[in-house]
Amino acid sequence: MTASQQDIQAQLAALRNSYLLRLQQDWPEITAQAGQLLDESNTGWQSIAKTLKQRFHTLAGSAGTFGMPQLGQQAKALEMELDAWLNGGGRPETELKQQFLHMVQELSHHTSNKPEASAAPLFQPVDDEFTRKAHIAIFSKDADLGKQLTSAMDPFGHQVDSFQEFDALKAALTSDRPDVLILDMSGNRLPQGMKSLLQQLLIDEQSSMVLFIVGKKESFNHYLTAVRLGAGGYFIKPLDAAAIELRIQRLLTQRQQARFRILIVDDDVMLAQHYQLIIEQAGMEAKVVNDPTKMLIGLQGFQPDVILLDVNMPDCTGPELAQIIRFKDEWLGVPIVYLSSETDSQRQLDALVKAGDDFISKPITDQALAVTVFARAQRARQLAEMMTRDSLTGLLQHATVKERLSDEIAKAKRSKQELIVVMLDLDHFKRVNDQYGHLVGDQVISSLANLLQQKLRKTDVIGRYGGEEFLLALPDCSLQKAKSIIDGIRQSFQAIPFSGQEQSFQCTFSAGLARVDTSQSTDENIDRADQALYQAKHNGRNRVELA
Ligand SMILES: Nc1nc2c(ncn2[C@@H]2O[C@H](COP(=O)(O)OP(=O)(O)OP(=O)(O)O)[C@@H](O)[C@H]2O)c(=O)[nH]1
Repeated sequence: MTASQQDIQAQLAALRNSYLLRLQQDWPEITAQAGQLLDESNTGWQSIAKTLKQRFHTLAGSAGTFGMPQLGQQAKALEMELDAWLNGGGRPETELKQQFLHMVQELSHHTSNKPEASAAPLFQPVDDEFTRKAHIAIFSKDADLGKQLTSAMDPFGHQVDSFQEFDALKAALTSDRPDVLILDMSGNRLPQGMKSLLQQLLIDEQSSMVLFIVGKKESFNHYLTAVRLGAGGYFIKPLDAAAIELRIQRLLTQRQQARFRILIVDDDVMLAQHYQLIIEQAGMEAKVVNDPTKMLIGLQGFQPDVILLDVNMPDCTGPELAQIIRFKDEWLGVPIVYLSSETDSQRQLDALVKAGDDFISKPITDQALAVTVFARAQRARQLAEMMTRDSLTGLLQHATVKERLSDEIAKAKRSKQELIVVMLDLDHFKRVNDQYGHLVGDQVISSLANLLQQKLRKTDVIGRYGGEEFLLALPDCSLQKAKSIIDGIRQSFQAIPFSGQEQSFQCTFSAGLARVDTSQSTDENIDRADQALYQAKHNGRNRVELA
């Protein structure tokens, strides 16, 4: 358990203590109200019944979360009984007394504090030092395969260690875990001990190593064998280096993603704090809004991936809040999950029809809460990414990259920092398509996209502007510095070997750079970079020109 995990455990225990304390303080009042309710001479019993029903409702939704599921169930039964009573179904006094006694007994069991079991993080926290360069290990009896992979991955800056002997691989993996292990199973039996080594490596929580299998052919049985070994990718010979690189880039991008952000809207301060701790413990970021009328402010600054909404709150209900959220186009894609002790299925369905995507019934176990929220957030991120990203390269699409450039121009205007816009176009690309086919052409495009992502900063904007044309925005960068960066990428790119039908070939690009003039429009700035690109083509291609 890490220091921060221990800290969360301590906070959870403290919170549970406070909850118990509050319950013990409230207990005499609840008991007194129950006494008044059972007193037949009391004519104002209806309003007391309503108050108590609300109290039991809250207790039903929270006691389970704080480790007292029995108490929660008893409160739920009492809530339902009071509900029936209020709706004219007689006065089951003796039964109520009996149930109340059970509840008191149950509460006295919980005066000692048992720590909750800890949930392992579902999401590895972002490593600030993380780069887009991967460490790859390949195990193959075929030494040439290792060599091919090394030369294909070198331009991307990936380090490849090649192994032909199992013992050497085992020793290396024990001391230094790679990001990706490529296992060549084409025509080879797995060496003795490999299966258990893989199990050990892939189960390790601290390790994020991914296994790729190189198989003989593509078939369901081959895929199944790979999956059962724990593989995250399957390739056949001859290795398509561009496809492997793309897969590695996706993995690295996934790891570099910011943590999922969850907004919790619940008027119960302690319960909301408990959910927050559980979500943070699972490696996500959580923000609590206790006052539903302040939810819009919470949304603006936080940009959540998922909103967890309590259903019953004073001033405004969960479904009403959900409908307000849906007024704004920018929040249309954010999943809304209701969190409520509501067990009336018709009311749950009504809430979903109004707005919202799912219902979680309180009490929910900590692990189920973390996993449900995580799965929702993951899916929402994937969909949001797909909507703005080009499917071949994973880069921003034409309209989005232009929008992002406009944002950067506005930022540069405020900060008075230099901003460079780059237009980049593959040379003689029509010939590549004509000679090697469209699929190979696609591999060239995605390799260039990967290289750009890998060599540029996280703050740089990279988009696929047209078929074989890319638009970049490099903030806080001088024109000369930008020229040397793009020229470095140009040199790396021309060194990448692509496999054509029989021979391998190389490809180049030309680029035009312009320093952004913040008094000009986005289109005018792009035009100047485009004119420089035209100049680069005119001057012989495979070069970088400045506007
Ligand atoms: N494979 C593939 N080809 C594409 C894609 N988008 C555009 N192209 C091709 O890219 C080629 C671009 O050709 P041109 O604009 O004539 O330019 P070029 O041959 O690259 O020559 P220069 O730019 O003058 O160096 C066309 O043949 C398009 O079909 C794509 O997504 N995949």
